Amino acid sequence: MTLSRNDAANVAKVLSEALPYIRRFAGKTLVVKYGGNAMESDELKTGFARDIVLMKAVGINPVVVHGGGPQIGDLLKRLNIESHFIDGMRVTDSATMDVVEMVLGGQVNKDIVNLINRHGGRAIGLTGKDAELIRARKLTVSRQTPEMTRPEIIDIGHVGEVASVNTQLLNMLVNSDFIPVIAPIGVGDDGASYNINADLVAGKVAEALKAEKLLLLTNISGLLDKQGEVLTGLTTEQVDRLIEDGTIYGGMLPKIRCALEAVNGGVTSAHIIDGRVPNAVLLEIFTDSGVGTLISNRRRV
Ligand SMILES: Nc1ncnc2c1ncn2[C@@H]1O[C@H](COP(=O)(O)OP(=O)(O)O)[C@@H](O)[C@H]1O
Ligand SMILES: CC(=O)N[C@@H](CCC(=O)OP(=O)(O)O)C(=O)O
Repeated sequence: MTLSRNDAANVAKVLSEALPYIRRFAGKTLVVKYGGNAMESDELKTGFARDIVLMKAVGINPVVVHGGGPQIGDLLKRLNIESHFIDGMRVTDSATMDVVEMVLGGQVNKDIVNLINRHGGRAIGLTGKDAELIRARKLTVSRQTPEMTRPEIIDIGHVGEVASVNTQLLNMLVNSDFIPVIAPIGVGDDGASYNINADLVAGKVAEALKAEKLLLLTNISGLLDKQGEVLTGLTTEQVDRLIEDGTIYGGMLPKIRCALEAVNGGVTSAHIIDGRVPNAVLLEIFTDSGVGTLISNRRRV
């Protein structure tokens, strides 16, 4: 690389402005959830990979958890398998589970690992089955309408929730300068595979590692109110009200729930940010205001 005097001056300026943030986060763990909707273009994926590599290079420890909902949807469509969602969770029968495992553990995981490595990082791809990284149990979903005397239990198939996270493995990798890239597949006591919403995995991994930040990259500018304005700094009670009145629905439900749980479980802050913005991760870390919706355990939540 040849650097002109101008380039060198710009690099020096940017680095000196970034220094206070680098010092603040050096040695800390940041869990970044990369949603399938934020992987739309090669440009976005490349920007993401560069951000992750840069973070590691300046001494911050990223742990990536990825989704891949749209990519699973594409293959299911090609195979003529229908799928639908309840409260943001894909109803997962055995055939769907096979596809989920192939797409997340194969295609999407290796794509991200490869990109990070091509940009100079040392990424290692894992599913929850590797060294039993994510132990899972079946997720039960219940629903109650005012007419019902008791809640009805809905069976959504091979969908799991996180029972435990193997932090020993993650700490070993992080301390050896690897960047773990985790596909949200869990393993049950009997060795069965579970499809887990990637937001839930990211939240639990962040909690287990006592991460400084949980960044949830999605395809929207943050949590929006009914008028489309970005909401930030919400209390648990305010979030409950927004769920009740239907402002928060679908894929935003697991996202906001896991963000709240993570901060209540010891993560300093969780951020729902727009993964369609190039270099969203660096923008979030290296600015005071940040981008998107902030949920913090300081005072309000
Ligand atoms: N109040 C809300 N604010 C913003 N997005 C919301 C809200 N309620 C529901 N959503 C939906 O949640 C989606 C984000 O969830 P999801 O599609 O699962 O993202 P990802 O694939 O990144 O996890 C948004 O694109 C939007 O359609
Ligand atoms: C149970 C459940 O819904 N699992 C998700 C796992 C992938 C995911 O969460 O991907 P995104 O983050 O891109 O939405 C699914 O099958 O789509």
